[in-house]
Amino acid sequence: MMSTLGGLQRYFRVILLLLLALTLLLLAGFLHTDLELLTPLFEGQAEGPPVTNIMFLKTHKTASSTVLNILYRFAEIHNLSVALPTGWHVHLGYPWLFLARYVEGVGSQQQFNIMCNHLRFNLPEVQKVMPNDTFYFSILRNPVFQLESSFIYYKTYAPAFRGAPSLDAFLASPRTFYNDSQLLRNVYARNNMWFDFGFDPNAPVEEGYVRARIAEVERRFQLVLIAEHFDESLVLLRRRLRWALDDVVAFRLNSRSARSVTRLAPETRERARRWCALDWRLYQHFNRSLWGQLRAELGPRRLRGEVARLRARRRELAALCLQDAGAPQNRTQIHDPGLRPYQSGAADILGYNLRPGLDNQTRRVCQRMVTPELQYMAHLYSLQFPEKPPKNIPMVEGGAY
Ligand SMILES: Nc1ncnc2c1ncn2[C@@H]1O[C@H](COP(=O)(O)OS(=O)(=O)O)[C@@H](OP(=O)(O)O)[C@H]1O
Repeated sequence: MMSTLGGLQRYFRVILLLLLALTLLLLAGFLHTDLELLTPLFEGQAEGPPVTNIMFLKTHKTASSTVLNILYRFAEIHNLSVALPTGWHVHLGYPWLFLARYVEGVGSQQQFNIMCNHLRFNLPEVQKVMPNDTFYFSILRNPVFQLESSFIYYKTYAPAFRGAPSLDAFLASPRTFYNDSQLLRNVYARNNMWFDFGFDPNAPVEEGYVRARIAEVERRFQLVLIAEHFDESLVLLRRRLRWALDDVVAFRLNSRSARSVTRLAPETRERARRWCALDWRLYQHFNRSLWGQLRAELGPRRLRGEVARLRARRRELAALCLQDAGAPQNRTQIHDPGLRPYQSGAADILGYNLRPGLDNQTRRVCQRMVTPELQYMAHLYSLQFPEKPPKNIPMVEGGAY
């Protein structure tokens, strides 16, 4: 009798479990839940400790400050050394080709974990500062939008832009405004990303030359992110670096107000692609290559799931950290001077207000995510070189810390 009862109980338990599983499956279907989200993230990802030796080639007007924020945060939290510019400098010698002596402390501390400030790439000198097992990566943006952003940002700095009433006018007749002999100030006006990789922005677009330079980039850089597919890029970056999700969640930094963005006519876009033909080739190549890697390593369903997770976490952190419903604000609307980003040219560069009343630990997490590049650099500099005078950056007010 007892054994029959026990058997019946086991039978009902199995039925109950089956029913539960079936209900969950039906619910997932009903709520359109992507089951990818329920599978462990990065299943099958290469095992190993997180990558901590990293060189990021910070190109201009390509979402690179958002990437830099990710790297600065990681460096600070894990107590890693950053190859920072010496003294009062804010760049690693840009627009000159990079030299190891542009890095603070390079004599006493031979090598660094992370290098990510603006520089013009020069491999032999970078190798003097970075360890052999360094992970190299960079970011590119569609040159049409990169140039449009650059035009506003460097409007008063680059002679080629200063004389042009608009980007339409500049691109209708670039040679009227652009002079090779003023290259060091005009690097922002033509093939700026090509220049940042260490190449000649005025070189003729010959097939053999272009292919050889792209192959060079491919040999050295394990990954090239694409600003237009920023979240997909971050998913791949996180996978390669074996980092936690929160390490790569970031808010959009250094963006312009709608007032400072110009919509370009189709013929202007086409002219921009021709004027920056070397950047256009670079961008097209690495855009294709990013999608090839995403397809090969993740596939569309898993990629969707991982992008969804990243975005959900970003929304969560925005709700926790940011005032004004997470919307970026004009400089004059930012209460804490340490959170006001550097302004340049004819652009309003936006930043964020933190929600008041955050506890100390949360505030620290949030503050790291919205601290503009220059203030964060000054903070890391003081942490790394407490014996040196603090980095005094006159173009920004106050310090966030
Ligand atoms: N997450 C994300 N996705 C896409 N685009 C983004 C992102 N973060 C920043 N941005 C845009 O990048 C532009 C700023 O680029 P940088 O930070 O590289 O500028 S800088 O060279 O360091 O001054 C700037 O572009 P514009 O607004 O067109 O000027 C930012 O809006």
